[in-house]
Amino acid sequence: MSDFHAGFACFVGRPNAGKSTLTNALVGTKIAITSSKPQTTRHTVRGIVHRPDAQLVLVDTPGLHKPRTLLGQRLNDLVRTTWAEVDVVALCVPADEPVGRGDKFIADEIAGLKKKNVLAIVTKTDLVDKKRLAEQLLAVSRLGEFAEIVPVSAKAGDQVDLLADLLAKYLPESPPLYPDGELTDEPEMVMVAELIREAALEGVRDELPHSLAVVVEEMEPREGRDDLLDVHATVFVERPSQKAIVLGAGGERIKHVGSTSRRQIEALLGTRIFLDLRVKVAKDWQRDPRQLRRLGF
Ligand SMILES: Nc1nc2c(ncn2[C@@H]2O[C@H](COP(=O)(O)OP(=O)(O)OP(=O)(O)O)[C@@H](O)[C@H]2O)c(=O)[nH]1
Repeated sequence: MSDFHAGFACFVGRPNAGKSTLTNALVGTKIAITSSKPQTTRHTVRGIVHRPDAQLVLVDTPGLHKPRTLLGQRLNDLVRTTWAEVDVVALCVPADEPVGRGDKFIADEIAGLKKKNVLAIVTKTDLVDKKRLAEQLLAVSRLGEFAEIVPVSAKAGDQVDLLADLLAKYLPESPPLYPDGELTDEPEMVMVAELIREAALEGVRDELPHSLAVVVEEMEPREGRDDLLDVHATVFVERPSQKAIVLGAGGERIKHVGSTSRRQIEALLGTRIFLDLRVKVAKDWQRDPRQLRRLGF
């Protein structure tokens, strides 16, 4: 696995730059989590590109706006934090519209983060001729320092594979971050598991660094009700001492994890859910291939 790369990338750019279309083109139809989903996690996963050599997790942020309120300021901070944390930021600029102040504003914000892995993507290349594209590439190159500038057309499928190669190149060496295989056909189960894992790690991250995995065993509408979904999930830890941490005194922590993640899952799925959460010790699951497979790794 040592040559495997995995990490997060974020497409940024003014509205209509073609970010969603590009995300879908990269991900394929397999696991595109649609844009109608609300912002539920700190990093809203929009899609995951699974390749033999890499796993690229595309995350989403709201746009940056001139902050008029404290909340607006906080939101902007959150956006910047996400940009700072992801492995690659890619600024998208459409080929068919002049580079403008909106692009410059975002480019300057990114420059302020002093990141190495910043790419520029000129989107919608099918809409312009070669000469116009060349001019646009030049104009974009003047927006800032970019590791690569890539022209693509998500509609025509032009250079999308090349872009995937380049993005993968800028990810750190790492095992896959999300389960591959059948589970990718059920993005919602993966996301639900991720929300629970996030909630379970809240406040105890240092005590349970990598020892926590969450598996959603079942997600089914309650019989006779179309407004309620039963979700059965298990939090796996490696040792009984960790189980005690996750449960908390008198089960207080796990109750809190349940209610926090339930709210987020309901926002994600747009339906009420009943969350049945169990904690199990799967001894040394990280070193046991059978357990790993069961846990989706
Ligand atoms: N011709 C052409 N049109 C494209 C291409 N990519 C996106 N579009 C169109 O451009 C418009 C905006 O695309 P989106 O992918 O929604 O853009 P976005 O950046 O996600 O927009 P926001 O969600 O508003 O930030 C849509 O009408 C797309 O169909 C492309 O490669 N070629």
